[in-house]
Amino acid sequence: MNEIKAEKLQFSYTAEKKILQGIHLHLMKESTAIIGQNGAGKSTFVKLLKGLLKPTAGSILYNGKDISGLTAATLAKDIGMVFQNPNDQIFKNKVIDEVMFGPQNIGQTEDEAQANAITALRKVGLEHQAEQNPYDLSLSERKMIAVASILAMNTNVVIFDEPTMGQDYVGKQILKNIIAELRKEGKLVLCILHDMDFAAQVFERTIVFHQGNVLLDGPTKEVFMHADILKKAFLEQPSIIKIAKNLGIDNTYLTEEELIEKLNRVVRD
Ligand SMILES: Nc1ncnc2c1ncn2[C@@H]1O[C@H](COP(=O)(O)OP(=O)(O)OP(=O)(O)O)[C@@H](O)[C@H]1O
Repeated sequence: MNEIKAEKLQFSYTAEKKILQGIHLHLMKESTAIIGQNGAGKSTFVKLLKGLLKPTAGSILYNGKDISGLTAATLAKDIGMVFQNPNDQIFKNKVIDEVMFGPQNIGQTEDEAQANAITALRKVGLEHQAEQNPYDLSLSERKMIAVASILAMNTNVVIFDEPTMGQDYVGKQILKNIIAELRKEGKLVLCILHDMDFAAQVFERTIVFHQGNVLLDGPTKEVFMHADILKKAFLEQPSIIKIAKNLGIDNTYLTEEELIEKLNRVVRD
């Protein structure tokens, strides 16, 4: 079992404004994207799951156990989170030390941590930078160091906050492969995204946050069909859907391959 349940989850930073209004979500094996405009409450939600914030009301269950009162340190073995800004996460002055820190912190021996760190750095394409200072690398590379640090911990839940921001095509392919592999290993993968194309191409389930509530939740294909509801949340449909619409195709296709196959069928018939 590897599941998280949020029940009537509420959160406020200040007495004046409720940020999460009472979220009900059951997160399971499907790789899941969370989308929503700036300020919708996405990062706040995942920080609650990770134990970085405490709910104002409601609860969070991990595999049936109430974890709402637990700290991030207590949850570190189970729940890994890649921060939106790698500079909030990275503090060592050598890449390999940074990636080994998390694993050692949760009890891996130095040898285990080193082996896991090297494997993780290979996955993100940075194995040759292991001896560098993270701050001599680019921001997109530092984002990948932050990803590697969490992969090396081998947690059952992996949360990414905006991993595609600042990544080029190669970086996005690397992330796509990592997410597919985590999914195959049975990890619970949750990812906050502003990149609708990436969400459409990669995730099985998509959840739309709007003003601290869940506005839409379901299979990605179904969620992205609701152009009007997405508009209400100030979100666009993925470009592949917009292109298909402009071609007069009503069905929802999420990837170039799906659309090209459809167009080939139209040409053939
Ligand atoms: N530490 C804080 N203190 C007070 N208010 C905060 C704090 N962090 C976030 N907020 C407010 O909470 C609301 C939700 O923020 P949150 O970062 O969860 O949204 P988000 O959907 O992740 O947005 P983004 O896509 O911009 O990251 C926003 O109005 C934000 O200004």
